[in-house]
Amino acid sequence: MAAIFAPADPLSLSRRPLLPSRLPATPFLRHRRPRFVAMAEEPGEANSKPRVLVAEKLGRGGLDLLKGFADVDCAYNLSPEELRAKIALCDALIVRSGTKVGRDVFEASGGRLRVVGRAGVGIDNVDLAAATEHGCLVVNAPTANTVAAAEHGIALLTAMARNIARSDASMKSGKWERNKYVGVSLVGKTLAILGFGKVGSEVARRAKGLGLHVIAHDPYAAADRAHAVGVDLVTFDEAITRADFISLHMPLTPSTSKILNDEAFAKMKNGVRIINVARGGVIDEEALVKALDSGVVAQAALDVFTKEPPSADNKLVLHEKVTATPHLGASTVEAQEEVAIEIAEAVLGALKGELASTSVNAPMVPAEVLSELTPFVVLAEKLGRLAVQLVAGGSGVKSVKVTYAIAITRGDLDTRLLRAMITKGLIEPVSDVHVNIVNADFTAKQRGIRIAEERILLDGSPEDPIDSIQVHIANVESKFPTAASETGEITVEGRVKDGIPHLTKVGSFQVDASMEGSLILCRQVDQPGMIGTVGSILGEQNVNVSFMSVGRIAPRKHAVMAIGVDDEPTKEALKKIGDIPAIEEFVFLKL
Ligand SMILES: NC(=O)c1ccc[n+]([C@@H]2O[C@H](COP(=O)([O-])OP(=O)(O)OC[C@H]3O[C@@H](n4cnc5c(N)ncnc54)[C@H](O)[C@@H]3O)[C@@H](O)[C@H]2O)c1
Ligand SMILES: O=C(O)[C@H](O)COP(=O)(O)O
Repeated sequence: MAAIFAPADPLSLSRRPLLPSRLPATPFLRHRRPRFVAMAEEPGEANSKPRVLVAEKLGRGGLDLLKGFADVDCAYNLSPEELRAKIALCDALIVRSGTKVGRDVFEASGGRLRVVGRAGVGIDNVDLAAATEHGCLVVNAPTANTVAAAEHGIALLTAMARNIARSDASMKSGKWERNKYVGVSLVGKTLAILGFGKVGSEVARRAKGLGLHVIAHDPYAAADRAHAVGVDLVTFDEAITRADFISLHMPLTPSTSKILNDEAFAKMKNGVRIINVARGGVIDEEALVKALDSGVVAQAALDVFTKEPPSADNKLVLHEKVTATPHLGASTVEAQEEVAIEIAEAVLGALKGELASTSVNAPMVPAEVLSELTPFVVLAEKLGRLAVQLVAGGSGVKSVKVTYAIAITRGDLDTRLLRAMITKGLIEPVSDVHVNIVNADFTAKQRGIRIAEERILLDGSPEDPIDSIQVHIANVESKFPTAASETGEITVEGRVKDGIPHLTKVGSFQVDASMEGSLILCRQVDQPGMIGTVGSILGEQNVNVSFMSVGRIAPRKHAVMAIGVDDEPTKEALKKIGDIPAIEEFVFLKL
């Protein structure tokens, strides 16, 4: 029979069996946090196997692994109705990007579905919130197709430059058009890589071998990692204005959505060429059509589209200057074999109750533990989110220290959940990785971020287990130098007041700002009228100020003003604030 854990030490997830193999559906209330369910065999059920539905083609090695432990049902091209009908009989589901695993699927599973395996990186086709609400773990295979995607980027680059696809089509229609398909050379040209992560850096290595001069823009990549590959990190504007070729390798997030738009195309060299093997949404497709028509963009090579498959009359697919492939970046025999093995191992591990390092949703902590920690969990994530936004582009975050001031009576407090939330705050604004208590340490390690923790034990027995949390990021430059020490350490500190997270220190300045909405931090000469001047600029723009707080070192010297705003101020409003003579530094931060 099924047993539900209500563990005394609920954060020790690694010791807990996570998932059942063949269990009766566990009652699960929507909006309740999922709980961990242990498999306990009933007499007569000892040999029963979990059932895995493989809904898209998976490499043989992965299938063999699965079959050693589970009943495997390979059923491709299912309609949504067929998928819903089958899912109620399955413990695990494996898909690629072509199957939409929406809330309806989790609801139709009746609680039996325990793991969804995404055989690839992007999980945009899986409803993670619904998965979590239904207690279903989602795992992916984040590294196995990196090289394949990079190779496809290079294939598109070279094929586009030499008109391979169009000249092949022309020959197949019986023509011999040598003058029409004169290409362009690569050697000595500049390639700008936007997004210097796993795929971007592999593209850079290969492009250098082709004689291209490679520059990259990635606000969160470390300059020394780029230098090791012989690549200079530059600003976004420098990258797009200097480039002869631009290759996109960033995740699709709110800040990268349509990052190549009319404004960006207007800054590019006439005749630039674009390659996209990331996600269709990072390009404004209408703007690209216009740029191709006007000749600003000479050619584009696209593997991904905002809507997949694109409609039959998609202007980009039909454009004569576009080389298009149907999302083939990960589609090599080798990559699909490796992806299949990686995902099969992750799914089987989860079915056996092991901890999945590539989990992308959160197996949650029981409510009673969370209720005490919840305000600090929110504070921890916001401090991480705020600290990383203070880092100047190109610095790269490597070394983070977290200091907890804890009541001496709670000296044994388990801070792993808080560390995970700080990691989530540090990483999620700059990535499409979903960080949770299961994958936080793994994700930080994978990105070369070392997170050390220290405790300061305080006398007395206060009501709250934690007095304050400080996040220090070492060896970086800051966009807001006041936040950093002379040795290049950014420090932010927060406390929970009346259940609400507050920012209480930035660098050596004391502030008191509720961490809700967005925040403008200004360092200024401490003089009368500053609050009014900034307030009226924001008021003119109809930006509602939720609070203002000023901390200073001494009267009439320097002060740090924290201004909470409900809406994002326009660029003009921010520029006007920056232009106030007494303002020495300022930064806008989303919390
Ligand atoms: N076409 C395919 O079949 C295929 C295959 C694999 C991956 N992908 C896609 O390629 C992309 C990159 O994958 P990855 O595995 O290299 O991811 P990754 O997380 O290793 O790298 C992404 C990089 O983008 C950077 N970044 C974030 N915001 C940025 C911004 N505003 N400007 C510039 N850089 C920014 C991050 O700092 C990170 O270094 C993802 O969108 C992924 O879904 C597509
Ligand atoms: O996110 C990914 O891993 C790639 O876009 C590949 O998707 P696919 O598995 O559908 O080819």
